[in-house]
Amino acid sequence: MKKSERYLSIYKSLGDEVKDKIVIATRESQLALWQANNVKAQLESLYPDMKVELLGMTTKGDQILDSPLSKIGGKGLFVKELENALTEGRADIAVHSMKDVPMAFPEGLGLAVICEREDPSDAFVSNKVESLDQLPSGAVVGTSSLRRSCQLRMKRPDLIIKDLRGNVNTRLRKMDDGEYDAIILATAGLVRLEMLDRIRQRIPAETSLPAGGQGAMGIECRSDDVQTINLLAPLQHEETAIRVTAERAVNERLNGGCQAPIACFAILTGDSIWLRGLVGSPDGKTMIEGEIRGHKDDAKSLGVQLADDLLARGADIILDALYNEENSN
Ligand SMILES: NCc1[nH]cc(CCC(=O)O)c1CC(=O)O
Repeated sequence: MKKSERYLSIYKSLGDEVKDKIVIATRESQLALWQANNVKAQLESLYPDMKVELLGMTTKGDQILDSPLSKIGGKGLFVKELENALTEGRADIAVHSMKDVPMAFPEGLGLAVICEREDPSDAFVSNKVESLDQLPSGAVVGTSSLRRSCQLRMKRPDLIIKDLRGNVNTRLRKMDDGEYDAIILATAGLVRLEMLDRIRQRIPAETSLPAGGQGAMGIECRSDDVQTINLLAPLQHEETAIRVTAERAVNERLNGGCQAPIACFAILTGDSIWLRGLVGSPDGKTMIEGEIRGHKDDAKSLGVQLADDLLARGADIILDALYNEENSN
């Protein structure tokens, strides 16, 4: 029996008890809506009798556009409203970009599944040149991610990095208006929004190591909602889940919930994980890099070990300085 059929039969065996509707809480950016609609379509094809509805909401992170994210409370700002909708029963599931999901979940909520990953790389986007290497000295590059800017500064100290906020369309418009010579975005977002023509270069991991979870979607629901958890199970992509588990363990150990200059990226070959990570100082002058290999069953502990190795080699000093600065703001 196919995996999807097995779950369908579990679902049907619940008889009259089955729910006939799933409500998805989602942000209303184009990318969030694409992701929610993608999950909606997958659920509808698995369960043709099920109604799947979207509940659109605006989060604090969408409203406050004029300050760097790291100064106003970090990524959690994008998920809190969605989580409240779950807790209060106004919605059954929330679809997230895994890189925006904080490590700890509110009581009563948890991650049900991690879906198949899109290209996890960072994309180089420009109307002027074809690649990062072609940017002239003094060119202005837009990103508000400390992870992207510290790696960029390390390789190209001659570039000027300028903050850039807003959803994908806003960021592209600002570049088109001439405020930036180039910007860095997640490849996955551009692929999903069918803006492949915007991608000049998929930046290799050696040049810009991705953020933990980048390119993967995760689905959150109430931990006691067994029925929804069963319904979601076929959407789990095991390889992606293992990779993202290793990556998130690094972030968790480094306390990387805030917008820290932390990158971590796992590749799975057969049963073996190759996990790379780095912590950079925001000025791009120091970078602590590391890697570890091991068995996929040890995804989480490999992540913790790599994080401990980075901390022991100086990441602790970089992160302490950053966290202290944040607390004093
Ligand atoms: N920080 C916002 C965000 N969260 C997820 C994505 C892209 C999609 C993904 O990583 O799955 C983006 C946009 C970007 O970084 O360019």
